[in-house]
Amino acid sequence: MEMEDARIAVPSCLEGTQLKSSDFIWPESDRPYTSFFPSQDPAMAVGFSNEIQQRKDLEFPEVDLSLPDEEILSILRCAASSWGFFRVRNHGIPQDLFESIARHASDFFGLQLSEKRAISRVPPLPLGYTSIERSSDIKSWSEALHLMPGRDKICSLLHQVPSFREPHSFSSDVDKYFSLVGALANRIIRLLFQGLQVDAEQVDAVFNSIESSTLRINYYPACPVADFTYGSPPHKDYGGLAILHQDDVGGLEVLKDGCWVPVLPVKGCLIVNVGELIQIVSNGRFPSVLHRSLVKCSQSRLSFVFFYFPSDDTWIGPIPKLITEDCPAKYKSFYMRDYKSVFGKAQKAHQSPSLFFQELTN
Ligand SMILES: O=C(O)CCC(=O)C(=O)O
Ligand SMILES: [Fe+2]
Repeated sequence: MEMEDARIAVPSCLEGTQLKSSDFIWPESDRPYTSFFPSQDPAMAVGFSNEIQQRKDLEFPEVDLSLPDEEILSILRCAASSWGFFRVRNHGIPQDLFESIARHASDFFGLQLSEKRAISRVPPLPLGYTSIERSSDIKSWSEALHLMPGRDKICSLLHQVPSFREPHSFSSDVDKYFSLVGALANRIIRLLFQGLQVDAEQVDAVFNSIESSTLRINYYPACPVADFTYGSPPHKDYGGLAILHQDDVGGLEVLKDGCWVPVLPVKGCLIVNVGELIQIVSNGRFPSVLHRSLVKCSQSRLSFVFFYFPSDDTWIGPIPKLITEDCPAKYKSFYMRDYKSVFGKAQKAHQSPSLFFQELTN
């Protein structure tokens, strides 16, 4: 009886929308436990079987950032080239800052839908709220709050939500977080390229400011159809580097050698993920890798992701030193603003944006 009630009840996150839980059910062939990848994009699945496999025995790479740089370089290079994902420990960002951001974010997502809608995101600006209704064709069981650097900008956004309690404190936390996580991202990107013997100036020419970067706070409510849907379906991140903080619930998985490997939460650690731009700048040496997040039927989950984006007028392409006879240029060069316009198209076609910039050599 209890079970039936749970199925019939409308989850509170859908109240005020036209949606029912069953709207989130993916076709059988594309569900988390029956598919390799939603079928729209065979190009992304090249080289992998269509059979779902999950392995928990592969050891997810970890980098201790308190080690001397010379030791970090080879661990980082190996993790980024073979996994595209790694965990970092001793990154220097205080635990109470994560906790405070998570507490404010939970307060925000706990508000009525009508209140959160007061700050609905209007693309392309990465600022504001996207509700669980956002995706028209493919449904993801998630809500998000998108934020940009700048305390005042964040604070005036949050002020438009009348019952949100602490806009000032939340915006100063987020502002502080942007500067700490931005400095961390810069350090990791420099180390990654130092491991390929590339000078810092060449890296800084591309990744020199976090002003265009974003923070996306993802909230995944408990889901009555958890095995049939995604919090975030398989995708690659299109920025430079993504740095993710997750709570202790778990759900993130990364594709490694044709297997979905759970990225288990480890308190105090952050997860770093190579985005498509680093794949291009490194001329393919550091690949951007498919990942997805699953949801749970009895627990909600919160994660926040910093996405490093260069400014629109940044010229991007493979670093000349990484173009060799053995490894000719794999991508064309472009301005960041052109990349952004391509990304929208790529996303619609469920393709990898780097595909659009592939060098056609013959
Ligand atoms: O929340 C997660 O586990 C992953 C989120 C993610 O991949 C993204 O926001 O791009
Ligand atoms: Fe992602």
